[in-house]
Amino acid sequence: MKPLVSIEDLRVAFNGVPVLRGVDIALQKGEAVGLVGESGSGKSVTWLAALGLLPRHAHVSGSVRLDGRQLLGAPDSEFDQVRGGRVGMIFQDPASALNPVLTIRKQLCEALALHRDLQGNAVKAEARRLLDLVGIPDAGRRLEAYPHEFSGGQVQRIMIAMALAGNPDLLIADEPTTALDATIQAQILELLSTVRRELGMAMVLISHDLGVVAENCDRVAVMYAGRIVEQAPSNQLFADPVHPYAQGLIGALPPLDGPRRRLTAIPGTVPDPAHMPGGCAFAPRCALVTDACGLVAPTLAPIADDRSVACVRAEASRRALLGIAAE
Ligand SMILES: Nc1ncnc2c1ncn2[C@@H]1O[C@H](COP(=O)(O)OP(=O)(O)OP(=O)(O)O)[C@@H](O)[C@H]1O
Repeated sequence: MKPLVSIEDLRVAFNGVPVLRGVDIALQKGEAVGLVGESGSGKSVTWLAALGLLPRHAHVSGSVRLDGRQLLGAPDSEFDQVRGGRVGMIFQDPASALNPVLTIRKQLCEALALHRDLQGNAVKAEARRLLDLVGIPDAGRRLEAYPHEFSGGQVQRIMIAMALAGNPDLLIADEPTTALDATIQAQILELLSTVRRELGMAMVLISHDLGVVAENCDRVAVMYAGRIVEQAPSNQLFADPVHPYAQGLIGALPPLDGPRRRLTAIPGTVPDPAHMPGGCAFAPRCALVTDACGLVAPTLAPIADDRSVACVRAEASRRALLGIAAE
């Protein structure tokens, strides 16, 4: 099946310092993919680069295809159609994404006017339907309110409505619940999952929290120091992670019924992009490091259907999964 989005060998450098070092990731229509990894691993930059949202001084190369069409290097007018249209976006800090001096109706109607062929009363009716869809009570009246008249959770719901205004095929949710407290987080994630299923949208959920991703995504991609190091269906990654970094993240998870923690339990820190070690970037923190790890940086290699790993141990894992004895 042709993927909805296909990113290949995406590289980004700021002032000559590489922060994405060849990212490969693809999404099928309707699929939810989680992108996890420690702060600074390049999760946000991947999608900002894909959508042409990085500052001009960023050096970007590789390939980003939406339905087969190359986006990298496309004119701004094409990105304007894609962003807020075929691709909706939600960010961590929703309050800063809304204009404080405009009513919600005005902002929703602007988004609708840009991306939908609706006229007159149909625009307002659609704005109201969207507010209803995201669970804002008394939507008709609340359309006339300003952002500060809503709670943090409601503002995030409004941001979801804005992201849905263009009838997107893909929703990119970058840490959409980090700024919210735990109960509200759960409600927003549930809302995202419900609308995604109802509308048949694909979703990228960027998160520090593996638990959140496991519950809400079909597939998980684990990022480390500007590369995807393992990607697999969520249940397989959780049951049997192969990359030592993924093993560390999953080992650090609290029990299912315990409180959520952020990912801090792997000793050491993500290397500074300006001083990347030769060979595998995770080697200095890896409990299973071998001499071979310092020689070449492993690339993402398939180990099973829909599973791939960037580690010198990948071939041994592939054989183990296939039940082939080691040579
Ligand atoms: N505009 C920029 N100019 C220079 N460096 C940047 C810029 N934006 C991001 N970076 C750097 O790129 C790297 C990846 O950042 P990115 O925001 O993608 O990480 P992340 O995995 O999303 O982290 P977090 O979970 O903290 O959001 C970091 O080293 C960051 O400092």
